[in-house]
Amino acid sequence: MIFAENLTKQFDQFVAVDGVNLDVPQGNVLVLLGPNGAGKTTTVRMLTSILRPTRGMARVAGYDVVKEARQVRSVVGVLTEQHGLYGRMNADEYLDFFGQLYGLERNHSGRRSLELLERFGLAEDRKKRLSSYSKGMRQKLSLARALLHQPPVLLLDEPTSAMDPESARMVRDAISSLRSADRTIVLCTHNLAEAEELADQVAIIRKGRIIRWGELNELKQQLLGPTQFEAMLSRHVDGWQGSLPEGVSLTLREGYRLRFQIRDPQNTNPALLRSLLADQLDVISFQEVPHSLESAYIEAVRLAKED
Ligand SMILES: Nc1ncnc2c1ncn2[C@@H]1O[C@H](COP(=O)(O)OP(=O)(O)OP(=O)(O)O)[C@@H](O)[C@H]1O
Repeated sequence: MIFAENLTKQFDQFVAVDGVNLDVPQGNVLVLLGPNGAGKTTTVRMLTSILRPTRGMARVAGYDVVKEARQVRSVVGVLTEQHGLYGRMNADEYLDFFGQLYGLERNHSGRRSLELLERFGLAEDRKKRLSSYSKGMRQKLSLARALLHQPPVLLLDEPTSAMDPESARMVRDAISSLRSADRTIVLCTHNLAEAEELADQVAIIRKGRIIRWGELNELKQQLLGPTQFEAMLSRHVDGWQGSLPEGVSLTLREGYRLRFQIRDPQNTNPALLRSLLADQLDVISFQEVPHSLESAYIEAVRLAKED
């Protein structure tokens, strides 16, 4: 649904995006992560035909972002950092204006606008001038605008950055339900918990280049190694030296806890539990210790700096 090959943007001598390749299938959420100035917004702008690439190509829903810019704009909903809001308008007028721009039938556009304003908690304020809106309110209205024409592709640049926790939750829930409705979404965020909740794929971009890209759990494994499991036992394990099945290594022995790195948990965990029991260690609990995306991200950036 979103495809880019060698996508590059140069501003004078400075290469902001450097040979980016992307392939996001329909219904997937790709989260773009990266330090400030890494090239995320510039990438999104090229994908929405706002900026013309210096080199390379991209297609969105089958349309070329350079040669078919008009079609691209009709199939994407965009939320970028600088949303131009028209201060003298109110929310109704603003969405009506965009409804006309998208060629929506007036009644349909009105119903859809009200539905979106209600969804994002703006219905009560819809007659107020936009100049009186807070940053978060503006952001929610921009998101309503991006969703107005029910586009199959959404490109969202930091959609929850200015929002209070309740509004951010509302927006995340909206993104989740859009994903289940088969929308394809590219999301830039610095909020790693948000990325973890919403991403199917993650691309980490640094200095204009994608340094890592993959399905969320694969990427974590790649960067942090196999998943760890922790056993809580009924007695102290200091000094315990039991034998472990093949493919298991002990990574922590402390108090009542043992932690293991396990190459093939599916097949090895039953043998591991049997061997603990054989050593008279009664297991109170045994569970996976999830890798966090934050640790994976920090590791990816650390490795890239080392290179
Ligand atoms: N119009 C422009 N002219 C010159 N340089 C630009 C322009 N737009 C962006 N840049 C530069 O390109 C680089 C990438 O910027 P971009 O906004 O894409 O980063 P980003 O990853 O979105 O950062 P952030 O996380 O801070 O939003 C930055 O160094 C920025 O200064």
